Amino acid sequence: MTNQVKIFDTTLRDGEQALPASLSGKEKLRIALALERLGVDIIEAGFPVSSPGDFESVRSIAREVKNATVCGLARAVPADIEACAKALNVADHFRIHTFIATSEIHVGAKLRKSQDEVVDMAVAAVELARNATDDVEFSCEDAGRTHIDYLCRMVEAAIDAGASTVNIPDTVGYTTPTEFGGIISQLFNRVPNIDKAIISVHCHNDLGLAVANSLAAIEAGARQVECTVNGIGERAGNCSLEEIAMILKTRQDMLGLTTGIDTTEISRTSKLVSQLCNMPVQANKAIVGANAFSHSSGIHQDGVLKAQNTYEIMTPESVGINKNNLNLTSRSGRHVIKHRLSELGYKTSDYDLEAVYTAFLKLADAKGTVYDYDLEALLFFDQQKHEAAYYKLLYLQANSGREIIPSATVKLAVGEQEITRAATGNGPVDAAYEAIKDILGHPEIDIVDFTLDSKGEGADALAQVSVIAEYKGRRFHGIGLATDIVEAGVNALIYVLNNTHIADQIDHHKSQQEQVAGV
Ligand SMILES: CC(=O)SCCNC(=O)CCNC(=O)[C@H](O)C(C)(C)COP(=O)(O)OP(=O)(O)OC[C@H]1O[C@@H](n2cnc3c(N)ncnc32)[C@H](O)[C@@H]1OP(=O)(O)O
Ligand SMILES: CC(C)C(=O)C(=O)O
Repeated sequence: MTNQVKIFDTTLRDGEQALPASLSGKEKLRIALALERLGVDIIEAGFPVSSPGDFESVRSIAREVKNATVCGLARAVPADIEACAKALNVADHFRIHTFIATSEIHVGAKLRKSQDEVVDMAVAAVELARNATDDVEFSCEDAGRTHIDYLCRMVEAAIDAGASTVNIPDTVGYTTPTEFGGIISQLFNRVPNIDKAIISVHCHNDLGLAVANSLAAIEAGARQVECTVNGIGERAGNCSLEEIAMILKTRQDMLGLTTGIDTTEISRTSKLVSQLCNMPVQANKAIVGANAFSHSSGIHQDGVLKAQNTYEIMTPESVGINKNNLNLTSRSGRHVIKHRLSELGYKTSDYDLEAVYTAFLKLADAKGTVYDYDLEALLFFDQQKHEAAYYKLLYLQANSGREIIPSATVKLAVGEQEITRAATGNGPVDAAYEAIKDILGHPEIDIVDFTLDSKGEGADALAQVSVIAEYKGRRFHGIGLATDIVEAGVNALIYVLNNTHIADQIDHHKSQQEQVAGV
């Protein structure tokens, strides 16, 4: 038996069935070309009989893709198979994939046929498809819930009729890995002509077992796996391509199997599919989630800094990500702070690690993730022993209501000065921001995001405002907490202003040092 597992991608067929809006022909072609670059063996491009649009996109993919076999899906009826052949015959090499359900519930309730009639339909469909191509795949839909005797009979008949690939789908994601692996083993033991076809699997994720079931089937002898990028597909989705490909690569030591996938293409293909399909990838998704190569706790970060494989079983580069991500949070330790500061160009002699770490923990507890800029600001405070904020709120009065124009009066300490201004706005926060902009006299701060949240429960909850502002081409984040929403908003803006002030001082300090160094 070969040790090469064929990757059959059905992102454009089963994946597309689950999308909130269908993909255009151009978008499908872009994805098909990305799949070809990724190195998949077979691209299931669509279901040609289902609509003129799908027919055309299968045809254009068949025309453009050269290094993968292009495939179309067809029910076990002549019209579907003929449409498939017509859409695909522009390709150098194409596959017709025909299917019919075999489980008792599908045969009886859905198809309303006898088991014998369904075998006859399958055989006729495979034979008709063989008139158009040698490469015919047959699927026993809902094989996972099909009686094993009938499944063996159907597989044998399909191979005899000329199917070169027989696919065993767990259509509703019902089986468990031991059970599904057992079904594949039984087919190998009981179907006499089984070695004349490649056994394929197509697992759905209703119980979160699509990848585990596919792996169990591969271990039992299946040599084609049907999967989709990011695991998208009907209901809870399909076996995820990136997961099964990385399992086979990462555990080649144990499994001894290979695929044709260029795994360094995984990340960008995943992003393309997510973006075009408007299907965001959850952060903790294996391989392609935003957190898949992020380390957030001190013990892990220290380990990874000492030897990356302490907590990484594959490298980010192997899936096309530049580098891992070490998030600075209140769970981080001193090693990662030292490391990040050294990446930012600071020597250990530039700062007092204990003082910076204490201030870091306080900030991380208050705001969650600490970004590079926050860290530099902490360092600057440490270097300068700079206690007092440059901007301070001294007085705030805001008026708003149903029949009045919202207005606010703000008094700020700006360094040594105290300045008061009043303004109107769309609401009381906007009025207070206008008054502050007037005090500053530099309207180059742009608020790009303003988020209001509540901290605590019920009427005692504190308002927390988070503001992102753009200043001199950089983004600054500020948070403000108060019992009053307007005051929380003003505090968040003042937080940003103090950071921009520190940034100006850091820039000034750096340029002075460069002048001294003669750069
Ligand atoms: C498990 C899977 O993911 S299978 C793929 C699912 N994908 C899709 O269904 C998307 C594409 N489908 C379509 O565009 C449409 O459903 C079409 C064009 C295929 C058929 O549309 P319609 O003719 O209007 O039929 P409709 O979809 O309502 O019902 C399906 C019919 O096909 C029959 N059928 C279902 N599967 C098969 C099969 N594999 N072989 C033969 N007949 C089948 C059903 O019994 C039903 O027949 P009936 O009309 O005699 O009761
Ligand atoms: C057509 C078959 C392969 C299918 O999509 C399924 O059974 O889920």
